[in-house]
Amino acid sequence: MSNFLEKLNVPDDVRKLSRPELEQAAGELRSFIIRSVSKTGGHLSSNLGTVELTLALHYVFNTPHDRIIWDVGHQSYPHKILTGRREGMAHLRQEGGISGFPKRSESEYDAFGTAHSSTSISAALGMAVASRNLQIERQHIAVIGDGSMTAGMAYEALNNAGVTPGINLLVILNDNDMSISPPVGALNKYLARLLSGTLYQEARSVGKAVLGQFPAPVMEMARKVKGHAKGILGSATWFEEFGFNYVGPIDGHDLDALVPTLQNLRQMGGLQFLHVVTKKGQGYKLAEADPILYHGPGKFDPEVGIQKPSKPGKQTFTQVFGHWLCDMASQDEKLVGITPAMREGSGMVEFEKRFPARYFDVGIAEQHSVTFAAGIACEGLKPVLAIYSTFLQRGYDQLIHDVALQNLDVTFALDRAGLVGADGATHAGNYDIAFLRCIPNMVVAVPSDENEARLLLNTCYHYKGPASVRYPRGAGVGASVSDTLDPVTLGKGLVRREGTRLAILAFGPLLHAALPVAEKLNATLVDMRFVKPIDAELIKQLAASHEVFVTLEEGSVMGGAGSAVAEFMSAFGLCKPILQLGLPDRFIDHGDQAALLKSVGLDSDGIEAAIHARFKSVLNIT
Ligand SMILES: Cc1ncc(C[n+]2csc(CCOP(=O)(O)OP(=O)(O)O)c2C)c(N)n1
Ligand SMILES: CC(=O)[C@@H](O)[C@H](O)COP(=O)(O)O
Ligand SMILES: [Mg+2]
Repeated sequence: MSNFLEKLNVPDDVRKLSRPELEQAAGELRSFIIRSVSKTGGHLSSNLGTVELTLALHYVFNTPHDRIIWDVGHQSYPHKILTGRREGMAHLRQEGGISGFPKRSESEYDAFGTAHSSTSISAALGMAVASRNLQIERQHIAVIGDGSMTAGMAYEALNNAGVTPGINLLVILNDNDMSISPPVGALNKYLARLLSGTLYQEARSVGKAVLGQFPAPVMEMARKVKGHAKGILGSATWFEEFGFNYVGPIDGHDLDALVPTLQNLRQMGGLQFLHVVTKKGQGYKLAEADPILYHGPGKFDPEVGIQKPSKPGKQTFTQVFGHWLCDMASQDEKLVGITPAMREGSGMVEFEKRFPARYFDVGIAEQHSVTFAAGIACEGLKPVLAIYSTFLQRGYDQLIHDVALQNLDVTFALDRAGLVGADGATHAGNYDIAFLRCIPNMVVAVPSDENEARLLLNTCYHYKGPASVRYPRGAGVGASVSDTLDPVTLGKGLVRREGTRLAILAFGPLLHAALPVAEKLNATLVDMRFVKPIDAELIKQLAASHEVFVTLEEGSVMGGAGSAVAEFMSAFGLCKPILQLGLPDRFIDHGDQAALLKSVGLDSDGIEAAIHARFKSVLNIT
């Protein structure tokens, strides 16, 4: 790293830079990010796109007094580096290291914790209202991407803001014409029209002339000239109809456009909407050429870029799902596949290629995706909604009210169930068992390996009603996957090992961590396969022949699968001691997936230790 970037430890240092130095800082910041992310892994393309914008924001605004909220926050690395965390980047997303997202507990410059998209305008509006009521003079800035702008929540916030008097709220739309995948929807077409051809050129030059040359006090005049520009451009933009003053589009990599524009917007205050155009991956040719590949890479050599592994690794659960989806779609033409903006992450690239008319990327719109699936199911097609466990949280009411209450035939493929590792607490899928199993009509299936995932997908797909299959990020034990499309018996578990006295009921892949423990303790080990319907007969039989029970799941203990077993036993008067093992009642930060599981006692040693601690005297084990 050059000495220059080392001098920029806090935004006050940035504010002292001359304009040429600001340019130099941008170059060095970008190189630093490429080198740093190549060593740790993390989000790359989006961060390369926000280098100049971040510098300009900290240069113009008085942070941390003024509030900047980074929507999603996967583009906040330049902000982290300029706010005292340059060295922390060496341990980005690692246990004990800094988070990959803004976090209030990490820095006073992180005004709001983000990671799930499209919250920034609501949060900034809330802060702006608080500042107004507390009579604090402050600026509130929401930086939101074009992908994140596809979520309903962003419009709920604009709608509210548009009639909120006396506040300073600047919304910056960072338009790079990309989500993780190519952007979708009518909004994208609208933004493309705003930017197209002469329209963009005219707007840029008029914007620059107006906003760059006039001193702040002449802003009223600027508004008039801009009004004239609107006349040239045709009708007012959509954002103006919401009550915002729309400025732009401007080039988000041009500090000469950004700095004066932001300075003027700061002077003007009120409801401002700035449209900046950036390039995802800017300044790193490989990422510019393939921003999807470089959206969230692991470690790589920046000189050669991401390389395909020389030999294929184990198949991930996501890949198992992707193959299953194509196979089932070939057999059943009623199948349609839906993703809320996670085509790559959910393993649907091949499905889109082969079945384009049956593939729906609805944008970052989880709530809509659930009700959209409900509507499709009403008409007799068979929707499969592939969604990360953590993002289904957004669609909970839709799941209850629109799908389950009407007992509609929707299959939910829940990826990233359990701890996800580097993304941390915001993305962990720890709650789905608890929040799904309490919904009437719902099936909750928990495959223990890759082949089980296929079998349970078959089963849930054939079930006439709402059904979910949850599987974790990454690979399982490497079980070979059959090509069957046949279901297994709903609500029936599999006894994997017969033992005595102690019965271990495993819900999901932790079954494999329990195997050596069961061997050692001569315990019965069951792959329960389903949390709901639970295998009542099997539990009754085991209760008759065993003294104590252990339940095991990679989900919150509170309300989880173990609770389902305890409730069942209680309802049937089966009084057996139960040790419920799962995720504790606290948020678990980022780190290595396996290490995190170990840290909460969900590896073989931890499971054995917990059994000893609880049942040593009962079982007389040493
Ligand atoms: C509620 C929610 N759904 C999905 C995601 C996954 N996700 C993270 S970034 C992203 C794309 C965001 O696009 P945009 O806001 O344009 O930012 P860019 O990646 O282009 O910088 C998606 C879908 C998320 N973080 N939150
Ligand atoms: C920021 C965000 O929400 C996504 O980019 C997410 O980090 C992807 O996670 P996976 O790597 O598990 O697909
Ligand atoms: Mg984008």
